Amino acid sequence: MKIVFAISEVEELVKTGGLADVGKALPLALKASGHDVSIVMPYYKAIAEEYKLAESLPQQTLFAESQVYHFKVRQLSWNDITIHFIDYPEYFDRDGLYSNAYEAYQDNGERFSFFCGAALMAMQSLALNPDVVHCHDWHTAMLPFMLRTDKSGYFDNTRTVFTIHNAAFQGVNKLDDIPFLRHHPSILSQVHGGYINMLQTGIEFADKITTVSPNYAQELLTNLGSHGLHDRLVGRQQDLVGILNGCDYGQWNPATDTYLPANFDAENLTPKSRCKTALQKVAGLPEKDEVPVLGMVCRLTEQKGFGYLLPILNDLMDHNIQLVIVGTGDPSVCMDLNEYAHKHPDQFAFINGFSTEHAHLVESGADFFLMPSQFEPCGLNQMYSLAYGTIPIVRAVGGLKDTVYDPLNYGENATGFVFTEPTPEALLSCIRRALLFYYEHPERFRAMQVRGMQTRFTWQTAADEYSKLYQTLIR
Ligand SMILES: Nc1ncnc2c1ncn2[C@@H]1O[C@H](COP(=O)(O)OP(=O)(O)O[C@H]2O[C@H](CO)[C@@H](O)[C@H](O)[C@H]2O)[C@@H](O)[C@H]1O
Repeated sequence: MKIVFAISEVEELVKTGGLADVGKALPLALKASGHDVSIVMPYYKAIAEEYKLAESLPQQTLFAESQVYHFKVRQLSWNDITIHFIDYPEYFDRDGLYSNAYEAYQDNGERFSFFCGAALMAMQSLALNPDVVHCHDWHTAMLPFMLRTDKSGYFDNTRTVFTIHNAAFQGVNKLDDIPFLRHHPSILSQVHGGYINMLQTGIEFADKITTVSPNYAQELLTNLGSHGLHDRLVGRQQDLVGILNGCDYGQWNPATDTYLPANFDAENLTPKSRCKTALQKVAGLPEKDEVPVLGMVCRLTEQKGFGYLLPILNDLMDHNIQLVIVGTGDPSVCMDLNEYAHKHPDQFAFINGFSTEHAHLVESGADFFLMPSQFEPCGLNQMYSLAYGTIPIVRAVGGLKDTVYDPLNYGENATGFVFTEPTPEALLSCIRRALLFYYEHPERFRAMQVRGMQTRFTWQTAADEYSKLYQTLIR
């Protein structure tokens, strides 16, 4: 099948979070399954600076109201996949993808509506003739609507799949702020009180809706877990499916990882302690092998559980542990973490930055990985942790529940520690349970590490499920 991905992030090119991991791994896995896969994405500044790409089409022009948008399409051959870039500097030649250092760009609704329209025009001009256009998150959520209402006939045999990676980001914008959409003959049906909710529009118009774990798909059908989209999603329940993300074991393999000072595998975990020393050194913590290290790598947002992690940091420091957090995001969380780091310099380090190298060091060097998320559509770092023999401590939500197994329910098949209530007390008691296990049952702890390292959540399995889903649409 001819599959075109419309997506905003692809690892190796641009990344702000887990969307990029999927933007790389899933197209490659689908390609490996024999599909003809290409990608359409914005030509962001970081990409333009890295690659000087030739234009693959004459200048393209879109009209909306009295506005004329002249844009270019550029092409990169990447890992045997062609990426088509929409080059419109006024919208994409900016330092951030969605925001400057402090706040979201005011014209994000316009930027990504234009992107969807331009992506469709490029597909047509390039004669890509897709069987399926696979869209991801709110940035590309207007595309199924534009495709369905397109009058050219070009897309009559094209179907759309819309994957929700994070339903908390919905792209809610005033129609008045989106000149690109104001003219659209069918747009009024999507306007409520003057606003458009792009994620809702994607849910309404895509032929199939997927999300990134079976459990999050269930949560999306509940009032509590749907981020207010409950009614819409229940209405499309028949077309909603949860497909678990995978782990890219080529990139996240402790036996070959070039970021590590020493490589290790499930047969020989001894070199992991050199990774621990390297992590402690980089974090500026005392290099003590006997002290358990907890690590965390994430966007600093409410989603990741800081609401109940911050209140227990002082209590945690009463234990003989070290904690390393790597992240960027909410300035107030940054301030709090900096404060704790100054207060507990021998136990707590906060590395405020986006660094793949540090992420790999934490995954390899820590004994435990913390992911106490408030909600978590799938989560990738818990899978990376499992692959590195770093025991995940997670909350039983979304994909975390699908991928980490606690001794209380799984006995000797357990791979991590899981708590349920979104409270400081529940998190603290789960961490204490994990620490007790580490100190009192070193052999069982080692067996748990090995079990995690042998667990497999592959992208090929995910790609097979997506293939089956695409098939149902083509038939
Ligand atoms: N400071 C930093 N330095 C280096 N690397 C950093 C970093 N902060 C984050 N990362 C990296 O970004 C990725 C984060 O992925 P996650 O899936 O955990 O979360 P995210 O919430 O961004 O993704 C959303 O989309 C994904 C993909 O579907 C879902 O798994 C998830 O639940 C959903 O919230 C990981 O590769 C991580 O290592």
